[in-house]
Amino acid sequence: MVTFSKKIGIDLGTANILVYVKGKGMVLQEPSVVALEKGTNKVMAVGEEAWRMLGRTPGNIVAIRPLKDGVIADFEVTEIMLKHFITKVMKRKRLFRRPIVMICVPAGITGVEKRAVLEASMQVGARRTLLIEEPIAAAIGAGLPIYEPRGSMVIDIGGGTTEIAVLSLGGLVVSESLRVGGDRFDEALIRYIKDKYNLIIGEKTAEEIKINIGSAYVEEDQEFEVRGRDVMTGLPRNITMTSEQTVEAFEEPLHAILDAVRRVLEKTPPELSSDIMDRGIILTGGGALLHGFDKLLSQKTEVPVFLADDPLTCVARGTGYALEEADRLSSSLLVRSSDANFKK
Ligand SMILES: Nc1ncnc2c1ncn2[C@@H]1O[C@H](COP(=O)(O)OP(=O)(O)OP(=O)(O)O)[C@@H](O)[C@H]1O
Repeated sequence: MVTFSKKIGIDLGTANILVYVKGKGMVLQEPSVVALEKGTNKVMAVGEEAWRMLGRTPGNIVAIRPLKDGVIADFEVTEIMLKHFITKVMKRKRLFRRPIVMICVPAGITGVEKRAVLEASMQVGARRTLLIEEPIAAAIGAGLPIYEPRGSMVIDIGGGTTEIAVLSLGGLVVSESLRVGGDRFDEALIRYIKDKYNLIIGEKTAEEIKINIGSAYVEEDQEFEVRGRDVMTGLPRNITMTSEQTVEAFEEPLHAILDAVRRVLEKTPPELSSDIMDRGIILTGGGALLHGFDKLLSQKTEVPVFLADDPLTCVARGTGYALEEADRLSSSLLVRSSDANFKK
């Protein structure tokens, strides 16, 4: 059936890109990676296929993650990636008109960074582009009643950023956006293993360790076999890592997040604090899946903490919902757009 639906919501993440089409739901979820041929910049692969090449490319191919710390680090490659995915979705869903696009961005991004996102979207053919702040999308996606006169608190831990926010009456009351996310945890593991074992591992191995045994708080110590390259001999070597060791390795990024959560709680008006004490803090984003993070946070803040359903898709689902409801949403929710009128 041919359809003319033309509103697309994008969670343009450091680690993953998720696309939502109005009326159809989530239609795409792929890693934010592009593989290019060196010299010619010919696109060899995008998304899942390019991700498989990370750290394994021959000399003539380079696999790039164009977003860093939640924002566009390589404008041209981001444009290539957006164009690839938007075209794929439009073709697959048989959408023929230039889409209206809503993109989710970190709450703390600068005007220059916002313009880069808006420009990339317009360059790839969007008719209009709207931006929504990540913690708002995360809270909507997690089903929090953000329009009510009650405090809701959400922490979204992505690949590049952590967004911490208290919302009430449809707006952000207090928020902090940290350039610390899952990538920092991977880097911390790489450093730890190099310092402790003289062993070099790649970012994919680090992520594998993190997902398997990485912990913020250990209830049951687990082991994981890690293969890397010996710094001295240059030869492959295996070591066994434990969950306890990952807690040690993660000390710095964990502290950065906990300190920011404390700052947000300290700045929260007392009425809203008491709502948060009653209803708890909701965790979203892939980084929130780190074993024991909810326990550690609850222990350190003395506030109940809950993991949202399907935390990896919360922001995209929230963006999708905001897209469906954009005509009715208060303009305060939508940061800035390339065109003030969001009409059909
Ligand atoms: N089970 C898991 N345990 C720990 N971390 C995980 C797990 N699964 C995914 N992650 C991490 O979650 C991060 C990706 O999360 P998500 O897709 O929410 O981020 P993003 O939207 O791409 O990033 P950002 O919002 O910062 O731009 C990656 O760092 C990934 O390693």
